[in-house]
Amino acid sequence: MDTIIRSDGLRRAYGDVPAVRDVSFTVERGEVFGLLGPNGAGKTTTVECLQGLRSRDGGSVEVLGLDPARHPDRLRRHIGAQLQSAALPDRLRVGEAVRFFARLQDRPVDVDRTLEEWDLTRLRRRPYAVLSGGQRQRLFLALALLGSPEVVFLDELTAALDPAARRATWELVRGVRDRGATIVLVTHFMEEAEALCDRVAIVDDGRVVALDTPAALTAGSGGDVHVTFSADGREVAFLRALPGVTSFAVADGEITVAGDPATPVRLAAALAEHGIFPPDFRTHHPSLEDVFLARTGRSLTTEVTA
Ligand SMILES: Nc1ncnc2c1ncn2[C@@H]1O[C@H](COP(=O)(O)OP(=O)(O)OP(=O)(O)O)[C@@H](O)[C@H]1O
Repeated sequence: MDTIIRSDGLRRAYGDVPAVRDVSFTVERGEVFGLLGPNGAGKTTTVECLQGLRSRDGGSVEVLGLDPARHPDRLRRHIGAQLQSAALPDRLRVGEAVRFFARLQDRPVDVDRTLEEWDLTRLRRRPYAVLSGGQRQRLFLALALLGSPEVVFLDELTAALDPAARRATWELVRGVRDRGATIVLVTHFMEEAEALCDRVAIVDDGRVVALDTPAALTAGSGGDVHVTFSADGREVAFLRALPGVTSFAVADGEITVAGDPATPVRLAAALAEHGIFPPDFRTHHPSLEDVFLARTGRSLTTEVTA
């Protein structure tokens, strides 16, 4: 394992607001590592400390072997960060933006090739102000990756996008990972963390409350798998007795059965044996939202108020 980022007991307050109370994790080279949590949990402050954009009050941090607080300029040559949406002037054209940022890199950048790679060639004369949300994110990713950085920080990359543009941006992020970059992704969308991240730190109120692969987090949440389908409750009452089933409920002709991970398969087999084939048989597995709920008693969409 090649640990590329290490945060140990990171602390940072704004006046008497303790934004980051105790954040510890490591990121291995080549990983997509997620910081998932509700608004105000301290995610942005954490990645700003990692990038050397903010000082810290306590704890130790190392990125690519450097302390970001002591060597922010050296570090910046090796990391890429996505711009915030208000960071570019409205009239700046796409081609000009790429040329301008290319000049700031230590190594020469082939601007035409960059535009081509990110499907921006046909947009090169468009002013920033008229780009769609998805086109802006493409430009931001292109700019963040200009110097082929080893580590890329992406903070709420898809927050302003509709679901289709969000999914398209996920593909771009996978492309970035496939080029070998290590990615730290800040998000409050659990689907995004599940879709993209190799490991996720769930952050709440300035602390890491859980850290693992999305699969291990959801498997360990202790949450039941739920199965729903339409049927006559009396005809399928025999399902209550199946091993692993923890609850059975009927409401408006819809059956909901909860149980262990084997429940959907056991249920399907038992129904088929009785000649019952519900066309709307659906399963719902525990998600990172359920993990967050189990750890904090709150939903991911609740804002943390300090
Ligand atoms: N510059 C600042 N001055 C004062 N308080 C701040 C500042 N930046 C952040 N905070 C506060 O610190 C806490 C953590 O904010 P932070 O932006 O790090 O959280 P976050 O998890 O990234 O949330 P969001 O997704 O809303 O940005 C919040 O209570 C926020 O209001």
